[in-house]
Amino acid sequence: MMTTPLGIIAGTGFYDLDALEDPVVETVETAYGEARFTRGRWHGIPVVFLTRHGAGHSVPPHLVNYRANIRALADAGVRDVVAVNVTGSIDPELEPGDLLCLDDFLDFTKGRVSTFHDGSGPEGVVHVDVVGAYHPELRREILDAASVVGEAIRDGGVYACFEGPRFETPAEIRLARLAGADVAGMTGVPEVVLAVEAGLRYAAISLVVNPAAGVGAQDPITMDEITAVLAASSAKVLAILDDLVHTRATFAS
Ligand SMILES: CSC[C@H]1O[C@H](OP(=O)(O)O)[C@H](O)[C@@H]1O
Ligand code: HPA
Repeated sequence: MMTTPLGIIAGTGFYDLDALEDPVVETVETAYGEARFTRGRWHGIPVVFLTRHGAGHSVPPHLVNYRANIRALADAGVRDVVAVNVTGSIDPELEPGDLLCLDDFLDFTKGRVSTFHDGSGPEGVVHVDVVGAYHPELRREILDAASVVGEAIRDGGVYACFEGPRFETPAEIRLARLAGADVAGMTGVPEVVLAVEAGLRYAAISLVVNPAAGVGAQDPITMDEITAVLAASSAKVLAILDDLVHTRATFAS
């Protein structure tokens, strides 16, 4: 049985997938520029793993070539993408280490190229519907996998994407909260939008690594704090991915 590779996009704190068997790094040229990913097998099924900030986390969130990354995955035969985004919590009920399976987003970015559709293609002007951009069936797979491995994950969450690379002001976070955001990040958009435009099924796990600006204690957000939460909690995300892939492998065989 032919299985299309599962795409995994991860960012801060997730630079290697040790579980990948026979990993091969590929640098590919797309119509939008270069992208780099690692092909391998996980539980026997093909996986394409892409670190969105590039080798050694060298690309800041506002300069990630989101179009090249998504185009490269689509060109590599990927049809389903599970993304990981680390975030600051806006909902005061959330704590560092908490997980959410996102179901909507707010776009506070500026200055990013956010679409493949510039009107020059044969389809002319295109307006893509992004209701359900986080694919319901793929979300279900994440939630089921979390349940199997016993990791708590909130079913749903609104991701507010800011331009970065600076963290937000407390006022920006209050605005996002008023608009219904649960978590803040810098990379989820336009990644999810481009995935939809490219016809990919996309879902995202958000790992909270700090309270967003002005939420809770007024301490500055530090990389030390974020690194400590990642060290304590990234295994939860990997366990969910492992079960999701294992379940797919079981059904593929
Ligand atoms: C290290 S804090 C800011 C950084 O972390 C998030 O990364 P990612 O979305 O790639 O998981 C955030 O968006 C920023 O890029
Ligand atoms: O507080 C934050 N804001 C935006 N992006 C983030 N990524 C991790 N924490 C944060």
